[in-house]
Amino acid sequence: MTPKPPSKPIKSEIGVVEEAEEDGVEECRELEVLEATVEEEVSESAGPEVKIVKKSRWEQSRRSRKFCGKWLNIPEIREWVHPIPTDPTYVWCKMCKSKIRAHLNDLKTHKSTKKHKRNMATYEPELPPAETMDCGNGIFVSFSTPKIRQGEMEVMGLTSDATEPKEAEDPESGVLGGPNLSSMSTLGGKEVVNPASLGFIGSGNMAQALLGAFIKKGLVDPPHVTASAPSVRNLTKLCALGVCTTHDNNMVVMKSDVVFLCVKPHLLNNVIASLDPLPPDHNPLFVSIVTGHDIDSLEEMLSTLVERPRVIRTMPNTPAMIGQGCCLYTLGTHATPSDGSVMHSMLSSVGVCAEIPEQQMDAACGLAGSGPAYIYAAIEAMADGGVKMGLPRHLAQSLAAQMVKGSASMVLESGKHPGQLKDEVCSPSGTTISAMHVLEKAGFRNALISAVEASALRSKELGGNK
Ligand SMILES: NC(=O)C1=CN([C@@H]2O[C@H](COP(=O)(O)OP(=O)(O)OC[C@H]3O[C@@H](n4cnc5c(N)ncnc54)[C@H](O)[C@@H]3O)[C@@H](O)[C@H]2O)C=CC1
Ligand SMILES: O=C(O)[C@@H]1CCC=N1
Repeated sequence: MTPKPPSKPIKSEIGVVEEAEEDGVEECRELEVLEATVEEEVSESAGPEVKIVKKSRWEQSRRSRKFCGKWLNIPEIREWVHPIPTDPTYVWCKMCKSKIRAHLNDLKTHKSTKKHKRNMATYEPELPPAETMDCGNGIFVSFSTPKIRQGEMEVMGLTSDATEPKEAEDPESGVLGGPNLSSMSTLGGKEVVNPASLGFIGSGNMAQALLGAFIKKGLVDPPHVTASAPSVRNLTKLCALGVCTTHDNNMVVMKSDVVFLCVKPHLLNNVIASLDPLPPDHNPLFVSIVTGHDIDSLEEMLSTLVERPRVIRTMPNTPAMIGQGCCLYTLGTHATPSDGSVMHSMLSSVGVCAEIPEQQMDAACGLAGSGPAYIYAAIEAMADGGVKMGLPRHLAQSLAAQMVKGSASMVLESGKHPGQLKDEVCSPSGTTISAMHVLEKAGFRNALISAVEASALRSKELGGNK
């Protein structure tokens, strides 16, 4: 149905519906369709009674609105909005430290308030002070000195979203004030509100990549994250980000609304078996990044802790750390649609993400999960080729990496088939076709197909689903 601008008296009751200027923003389209429907029905009916019915339908619809992950694709919104995993009917404004109803119109109204504009203009990420403190019970709360922390964060490519004290309610924007969103904590000597608490069991490469990206994107404040590992090797890196670290996996589960399982596949059974059953009022969402283990086995293992465990199985990759990841996920039997939308918005904040059927998870591992390693090896080898033919090492490596990045962008942005793009590089009797012949003779394409296949088969094997 073609959207129409509101023109009847009902307009003032339902507010202004904005154009669907951003592609793929379902919320906008839903608003427009609903708007058009309301208008049509009102024009067919005359009396005030009908109007009240329409208004009540509208109100119901408004009440049922939830945060939509696609909003994070809207440049003017994603800079300051982050989702509240525990309550998708609201979002959090990082700039104003305020909770806002998860309605696209409210977000747009909020964005144009003076207060928000002022906060946007003056917003500066800030680092927490102090030093690492052993709190006993195996818990370390990390407050590195700003200097060390800054250095560590640069190494990890991160910045902090540490925040200022909350301001009072903003009457202009319909923003709800008050610290009742979730929990309060102190960061840099100031009170901050966090929307959710995250836990990581296992603190290695992939946990650091995901957590680093979540912090960088402002999806979570470091003091509301608890991460565990048996040794301090990785924990010290997370400590430097302001995350609480511990050797006690039960502590992670008890402190978190969302628990990421990030251990190697062969350790998962024992790790879950050693967790304590949860109290009746605690039912966190478990997100497994562990290769191979399927939803059935995850649910079976976790049902020793909680009845009907809420589980999501994911396959991320390490470029997530710089917001360039590919993350696939599949929902477990007891995961709710709201768990799915929270997961989608979290993962889409670290790159592209998609929900896939579970049967495709091993293939996703073979291609997207393991794939970065194939490409790093290719970059290294091509740089070696450049060095062999006379280029300095640093230049050869930069050229190889940029060439891969540029070629990938051509595939994604030109809409052309990669075979056509390849043909456009190969001049008759030229240099490239000579090189392509060498690659064909060496079985280049066959090797890549077999690599994806081998990884996918190994993923099946690791999960015991031969
Ligand atoms: N590295 C990658 O690119 C990807 C990894 N994955 C999966 O993510 C999981 C983790 O992989 P990585 O981070 O690469 O491994 P990693 O070896 O870097 O990290 C594993 C972490 O688990 C910790 N750990 C070991 N035993 C533990 C225990 N009993 N309790 C708590 N923590 C324990 C280790 O100390 C370490 O911090 C694996 O299942 C892997 O298959 C999935 C996609 C991509
Ligand atoms: O090598 C592995 O087992 C993991 C899974 C995907 C990437 N790394």
